[in-house]
Amino acid sequence: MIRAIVTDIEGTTSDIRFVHQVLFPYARERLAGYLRRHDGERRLAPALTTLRREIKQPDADTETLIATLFGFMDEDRKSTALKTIQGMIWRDGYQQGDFLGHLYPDVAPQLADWQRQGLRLYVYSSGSVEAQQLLFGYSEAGDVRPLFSGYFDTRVGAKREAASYRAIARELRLPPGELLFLSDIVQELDAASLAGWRVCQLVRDEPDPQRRYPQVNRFDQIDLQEIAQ
Ligand SMILES: CSCCC(=O)C(=O)COP(=O)(O)O
Ligand SMILES: [Mg+2]
Repeated sequence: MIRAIVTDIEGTTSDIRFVHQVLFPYARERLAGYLRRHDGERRLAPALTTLRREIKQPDADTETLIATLFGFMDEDRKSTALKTIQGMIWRDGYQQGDFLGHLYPDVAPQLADWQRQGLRLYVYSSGSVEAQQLLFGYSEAGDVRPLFSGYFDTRVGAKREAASYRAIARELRLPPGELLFLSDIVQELDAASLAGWRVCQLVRDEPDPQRRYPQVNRFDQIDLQEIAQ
């Protein structure tokens, strides 16, 4: 029996194009100015310390960090520091009404239905917890944060590592066989499956010919009883 569902964001609850054509460019255009303006401030300091640790350059100056972050954005590296800083910049965008968090129309109604059935719902994304809460707080379906019991980001580990799913299961105090992970990326599903989780692949555009796991186009096609068998 499935007791909790953990969902990815990009390509699963939300259109990849929203992330790559709206969120990423928004942060990219503002990143250098943001770092120069807020360098030395308490709210930015932990992310910059994390970044200096990630690149093993404890004395790197602001311009070096900016160049590093541009390199990370070019390669879409799921760096905890980059994700934290992007989240801080996106906060301005959401609060100023520059954009709303994209949600496929099937997502909020199905999550609400699962919540009514007593399932616990969580998010696991490479985007920082702050960025996740912003997307769901300022979503096209309104503030849907009450649907979720918690959020996980790369601080628990990378999404393609089985250890991350083991850590989440420990934190949720549930056996892995009672947890369902929803994602569009097979390597993430492989990792969750290796950790003993149930998994389901969202194929929002083209079906994945690999068909290693149950595939659906929309959340309302997910059959929890079938997946739990
Ligand atoms: C919180 S929305 C931004 C998502 C993001 O920054 C990203 O890199 C996408 O990662 P995901 O793990 O959701 O594929
Ligand atoms: Mg995804």
